[in-house]
Amino acid sequence: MTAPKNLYEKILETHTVKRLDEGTILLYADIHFANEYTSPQAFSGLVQRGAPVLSPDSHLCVVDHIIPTADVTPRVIADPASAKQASTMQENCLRFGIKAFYGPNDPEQGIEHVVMDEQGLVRPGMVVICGDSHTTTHGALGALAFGIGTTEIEHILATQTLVYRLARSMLITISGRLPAGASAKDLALAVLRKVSARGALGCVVEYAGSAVDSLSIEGRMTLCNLTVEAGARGALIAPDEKAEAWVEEHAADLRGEELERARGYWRTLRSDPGAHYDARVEFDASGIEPMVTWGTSPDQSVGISEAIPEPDSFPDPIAREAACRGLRYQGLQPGMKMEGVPIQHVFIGSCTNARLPDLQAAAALLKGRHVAPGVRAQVVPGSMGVRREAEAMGLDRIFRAAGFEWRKSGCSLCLAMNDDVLQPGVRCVSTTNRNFEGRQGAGSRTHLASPQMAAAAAVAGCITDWRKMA
Ligand SMILES: CC(C)[C@H](C(=O)O)[C@@H](O)C(=O)O
Ligand code: SF4
Repeated sequence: MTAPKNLYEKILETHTVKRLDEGTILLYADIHFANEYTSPQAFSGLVQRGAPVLSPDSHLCVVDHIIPTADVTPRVIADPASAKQASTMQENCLRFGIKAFYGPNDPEQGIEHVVMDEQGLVRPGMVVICGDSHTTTHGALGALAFGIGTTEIEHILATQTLVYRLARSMLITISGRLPAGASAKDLALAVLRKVSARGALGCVVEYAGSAVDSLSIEGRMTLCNLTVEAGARGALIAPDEKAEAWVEEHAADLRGEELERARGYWRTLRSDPGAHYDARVEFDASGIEPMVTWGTSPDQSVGISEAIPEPDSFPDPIAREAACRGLRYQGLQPGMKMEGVPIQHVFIGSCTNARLPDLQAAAALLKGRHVAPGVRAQVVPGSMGVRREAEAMGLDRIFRAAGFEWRKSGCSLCLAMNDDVLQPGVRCVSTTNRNFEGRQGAGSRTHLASPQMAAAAAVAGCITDWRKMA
């Protein structure tokens, strides 16, 4: 009898090339993808050493972080440093024989974490690597996916492996049913509030339970995307029929006998009864309402009907200090509600919440309504593929008629590395994952929420409970 294993251990087992010492292994990566921002030094490292890319077909490169998202064709990157990053990536792909390059004007361009799954490249049981922290997103399909640093990117390119420090395992069981009006984003923010921004440090988190089962794949992606904000080194959800169907729809090359074999394997990808975890957290989804962040860390959020907590209510002195600082930066007071706080900007976008169902949810609320005077509202689809699908459904017309800007794909205002930058003091409801000081521009104020909450705030001109408009 072999000991029961959890899903993380099962994936590690099939990808361990060699054990290096007690806590470190050489890990094989099935697929690696790169953005123009974190990969250049890794490629130059290879050039300097005269080393090739071992397996050029196992990499995908996409320009997303610095690209302008204005709705113009062709897209031209005016900023010389950014233009250089994009052209360098293209040159590196040509030099090293990487065929999968999605540049600024490629019809499949998009945010790397949206493009990867859309292209059918992520499959259950894979090890998926990228030089970007939100790679945890792909755990939604049952892949062990995580972000790495630049030197590690070089190692992956050269060897298709990684020196990997083993993580602790954490099981978060989310029971109950998510109430009507609460989305995967609200669930993710509520879990993050409970676990805290450092609560999953060094852990690969596996999600299980009825509330997770009932999420769509896109909803699971939102949840896994935000898991890194708890310090996690990975997020995992065991693949079920929904995940199978999703992968089959997107992975055009997987058909016939090969698909049958893959399915047989995917069905083994669940934790054995009695498997060990280093930590366990229980969570009930049934009390969750639409959430919004009040501070400058993604775990500082409240339900829309709740009051902002008193910093003194946090037992941990670091959390208390962070709360004071967050409130000061955001210009908010403890005890007040977020409902009614005036806003000047709304951003619907990012690898957290810019897939088709996110845009559909926002558009459903915006139909027949208009953005409030004084509010600038932008929607940036997660990929050009998502944009095309949304246009085929007429969503662009709804957004435009409501006074939203309908834009091209990229990270955009999620981190303000392109020309979308907020002015100091501008308050924004954003469907993204980070509300750090200055994240959307120096002195700007970010409040994380769901696409429905963002759309409702645009219409009301202030943070509001979208359920009242549904
Ligand atoms: C630029 C990149 C290194 C960064 C990340 O790793 O997540 C970015 O995508 C972000 O969301 O802050
Ligand atoms: S959309 Fe935002 S969170 Fe996602 S990869 Fe881009 S910058 Fe990072």
